[in-house]
Amino acid sequence: MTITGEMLIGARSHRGSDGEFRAVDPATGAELEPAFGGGGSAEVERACALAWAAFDAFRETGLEARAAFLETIAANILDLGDELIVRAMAESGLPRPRLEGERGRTVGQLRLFAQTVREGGWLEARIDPAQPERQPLPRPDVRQRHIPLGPVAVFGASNFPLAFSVAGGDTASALAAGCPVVVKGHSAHPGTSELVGRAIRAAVASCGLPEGVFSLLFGVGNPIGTALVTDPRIKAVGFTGSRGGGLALMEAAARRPEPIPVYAEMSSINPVFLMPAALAARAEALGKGFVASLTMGAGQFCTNPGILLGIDGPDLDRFVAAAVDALGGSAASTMLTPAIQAAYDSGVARLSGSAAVATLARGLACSGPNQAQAALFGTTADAFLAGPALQDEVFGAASLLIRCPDAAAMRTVAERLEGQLTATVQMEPADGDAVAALLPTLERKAGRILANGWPTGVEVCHAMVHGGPFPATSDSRTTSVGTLAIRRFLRPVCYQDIPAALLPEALRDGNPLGLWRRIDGVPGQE
Ligand SMILES: NC(=O)C1=CN([C@@H]2O[C@H](COP(=O)(O)OP(=O)(O)OC[C@H]3O[C@@H](n4cnc5c(N)ncnc54)[C@H](O)[C@@H]3O)[C@@H](O)[C@H]2O)C=CC1
Ligand SMILES: O=C(O)CCC(=O)C(=O)O
Repeated sequence: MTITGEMLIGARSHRGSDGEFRAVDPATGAELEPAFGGGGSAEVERACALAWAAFDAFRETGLEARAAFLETIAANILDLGDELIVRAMAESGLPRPRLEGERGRTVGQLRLFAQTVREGGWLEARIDPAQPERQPLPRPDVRQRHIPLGPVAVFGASNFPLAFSVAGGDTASALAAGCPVVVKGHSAHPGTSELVGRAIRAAVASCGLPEGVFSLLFGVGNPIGTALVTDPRIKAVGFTGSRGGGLALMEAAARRPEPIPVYAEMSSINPVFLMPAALAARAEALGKGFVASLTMGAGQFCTNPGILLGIDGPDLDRFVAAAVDALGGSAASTMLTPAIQAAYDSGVARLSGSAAVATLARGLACSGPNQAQAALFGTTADAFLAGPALQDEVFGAASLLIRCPDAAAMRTVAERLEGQLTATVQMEPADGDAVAALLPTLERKAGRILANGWPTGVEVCHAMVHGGPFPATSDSRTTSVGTLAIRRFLRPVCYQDIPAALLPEALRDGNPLGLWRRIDGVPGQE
């Protein structure tokens, strides 16, 4: 398929005229063809008008039709074949196996949402039948289902050109909910975005859906994103990126005459607690495992283990020796964009320039453009508690080890941490009591708590939470990965004494959709 550099606005391909940009191959620094035309307010206006026009029809598509639409997108993405992988490699510097895995995750995610849509539990149908004889007052007939919020603006993430981008989790969950989607593609991978956008657009057409169900916009700079978030027809936002970007979009959304929810996944340093018995039993293996997780994908994961906590002593020294050894031999790797590489270097310089921080190890030297050397730093619990800036995210393969004098200090540091996507404990059975004492803090701080694993690599499933308190996300009540993500784009509507013929199918007597529903609070398939 030819990459044209055009935006996809409903069924039309359109070349933007608000500036021009090209993708850059970070591995060589070379610009890639073709040039992309940036859009502006006229394109936002057109995409949002189409999305709004599509909304009422799309939100009432049958469950089977909507599920088939998601499955068609998945099939169309696979049909793009190797061209998609080759372009994504060139635009991101990420290796083939990683991108092939990411494509599998993207397609699997769409199929999982298709199953979820078919099953219909997300409608959360409830019926409290009328009780005309009730004393002292009769009870009306009260029924509830969930409906989609409206068109959703999705910002593609730079670090997952497939799974968190044009057809990623935000798009899949919004479409599953019945929301048209307008994507603002990330300018780091516009060709990948266009290919995937065309796969979605073809699915819209072949499934007979209104053209406004999907549009893809590009832009130079921030104005297009702000215009999208402030368009009155957009009713929610999905975002993965920087803390500054997420905060700016939250502010823009809150300033609207009608404020809307922004689901932003922003910044997390994912603490790992090295418990004493675990260190005693397997310090060397933990050191190696940690470095593998830290350096995967040049550390460009929001789940990257950016902070380690351990109790000072010889077992922690063994861990450090193994980690220093593994990290010292790790090759420098290409980062996604020159700007992300520069941000990493300045984060590393900030830590290495801090009097309270020691540089424990650096990876092998860089040998090409936009590469980064992994880094491990060390500090003490007291210094960490005294310097709040030490917990600012350094996006990339850098981590800070905090030496704590005892378990109480470890808990104090944990209490001081900001909100996180994940918290990991490395433990043996003998650490049980200490971990039990830590758990209430971890539950308050993080969206996902893991034992004896590493936080990178999120499972896409029903029970997953990829979320957490601020600044990990802007709304800790939900998740951006897994089927619960659909809830972000739904709201309940109650139908009181509405005539049977006017009720939505989900709430009709006889349960024509065969849903699990709560009748008078009791779940069943009546
Ligand atoms: N925690 C995480 O998951 C991630 C964090 N990052 C962080 O973000 C930094 C920059 O990377 P990017 O991926 O480019 O993220 P970014 O936040 O700069 O950009 C993401 C998207 O939001 C838009 N955007 C950003 N600020 C905006 C504003 N003020 N108004 C309107 N639109 C805005 C951009 O145009 C882009 O489409 C990285 O160095 C890293 O620190 C990046 C990717 C993932
Ligand atoms: O670790 C993962 O699989 C997901 C990471 C993620 O959500 C991100 O880096 O934005």
